[in-house]
Amino acid sequence: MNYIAWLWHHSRGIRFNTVVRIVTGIGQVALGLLMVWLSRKFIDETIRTGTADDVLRMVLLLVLTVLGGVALRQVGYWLTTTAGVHQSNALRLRIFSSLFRRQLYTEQELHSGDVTSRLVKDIETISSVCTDTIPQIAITFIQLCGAFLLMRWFDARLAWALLLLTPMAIVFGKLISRRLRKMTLDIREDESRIQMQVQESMEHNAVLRSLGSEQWVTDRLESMQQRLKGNVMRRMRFTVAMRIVMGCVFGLGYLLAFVWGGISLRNGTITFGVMTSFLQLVGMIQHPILQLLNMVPTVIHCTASIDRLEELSVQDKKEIRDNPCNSVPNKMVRLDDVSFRYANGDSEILQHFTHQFAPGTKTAIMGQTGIGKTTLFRLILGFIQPTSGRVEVGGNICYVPQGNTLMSGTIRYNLQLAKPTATDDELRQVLHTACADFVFDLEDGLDTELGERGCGLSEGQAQRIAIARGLLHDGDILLLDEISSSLDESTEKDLYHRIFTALPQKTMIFITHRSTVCELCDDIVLIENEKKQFASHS
Ligand SMILES: Nc1ncnc2c1ncn2[C@@H]1O[C@H](COP(=O)(O)OP(=O)(O)OP(=O)(O)O)[C@@H](O)[C@H]1O
Repeated sequence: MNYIAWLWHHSRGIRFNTVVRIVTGIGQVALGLLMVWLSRKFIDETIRTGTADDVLRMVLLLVLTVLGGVALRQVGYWLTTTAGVHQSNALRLRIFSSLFRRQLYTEQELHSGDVTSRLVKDIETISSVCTDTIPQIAITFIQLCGAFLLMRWFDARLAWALLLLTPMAIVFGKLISRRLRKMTLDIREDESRIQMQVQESMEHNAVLRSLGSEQWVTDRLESMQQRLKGNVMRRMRFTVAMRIVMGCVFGLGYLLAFVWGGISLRNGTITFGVMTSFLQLVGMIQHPILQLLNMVPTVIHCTASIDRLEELSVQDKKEIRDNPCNSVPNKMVRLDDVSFRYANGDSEILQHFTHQFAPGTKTAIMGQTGIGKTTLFRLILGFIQPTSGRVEVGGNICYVPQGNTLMSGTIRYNLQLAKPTATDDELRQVLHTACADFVFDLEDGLDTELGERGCGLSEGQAQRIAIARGLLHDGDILLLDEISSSLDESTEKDLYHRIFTALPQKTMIFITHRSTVCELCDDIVLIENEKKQFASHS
């Protein structure tokens, strides 16, 4: 993986900002060096031989230099923050939208907790490297060169001696990078696991309580956290050891410069002003080298994060089948000799399945549990591709899955997901068709706020709103998966009667275990057990 090319490609929106940030940083470096030069001049010349006016002018210059440094630092902070939020927003948006295009139900299916962790932690790491570390590396390098040149002007031998620390630091950085990268990947994986555990436990909180497994799950989380702590401590020990080694090298470097300066001062080869500037410059050379070294782990964390984000984007390249297709008449669905096996499955779920769902017809799909009814829907939706055979769909499809699929937000928001421009009248009409008129008896009606998964409603109520949402969609073909499982018999009858009367023109395919809907359908497709073929009864 070419990380530099990746970062270059993904930093389009912040390149100008980065250049300005580097120029600001160079300004800061220039002011720092000016300060060194002015200090020497102040101590060696102005204090000794200058007039009161000269001293005042010099003090003013020093104050302006300090203030200039402060102002440039704030500009740098402003630029970094702006670029940071821009960069993480852009990355998050790209990955988020790619999640809707990725292939579903494959071997590489990721846990939503893991995806969340990548969208938060990894994007944060990458954008901090793009907007802070990279400009900082450029500025630090320039500071190193500037300080070295000025130091050479004072004392060439010492300047070279101090600069020798740079290749040492590079070799050292290279040596540690592989180990550090592995440790970082382990930590990221632990963080993802924790995120998955917390997310899933929150989602199934009631079930876990009813099973009495709160303690067991909490202990499991604790052991995951212990593992994370162990890995963080391991990385910390490694980093501390690395810093101790470098700290000793740099401390000795400083002492060397200090003693060297003292001896030169005693011998009268340098002045007090040169000695002061000298020590400032030693700091200005050592500090950037140390900073560059400290940036090594950050850059390594960033490469690990790029790999993790790329895992999400790889799936992005496999586009799902385009719907609709033109080879069949509008509103028709045709499956021709379709066989399918899941990537991680050992047997074929469907074998040579052939059927034609004629435009405007209503069909019930039946068959024992686990036989492949939902898989058939996934094939029609284009979420999965047949191992052999063809699936052709003439029109837009809307899918109403089984279970509670409402989201947090108002009822209006949940309905408008299917048609953002829907008027209140349209909403009222579909809610009536879906036997969900109860919404208008709620205090806030359509603006009633729902919790996660429609919390605040009964299962049957949530199911009817989900059905209304499906009916609102302007798709020509409706796939409805056990939509009446939570309804009583009379509401169920009423529901199907209203749907069939209100939308006679739509092609509808129902997965069902109940006879109520079968009696109303034009066709029944039975997926049979042994050969996994089908039988059709009109
Ligand atoms: N993502 C998946 N990966 C691998 N196998 C899967 C996957 N989803 C479903 N299966 C398997 O495919 C088979 C058919 O599942 P499917 O959900 O289509 O059955 P179904 O007829 O809709 O069942 P039910 O009536 O219980 O909803 C099952 O044996 C199931 O284990």
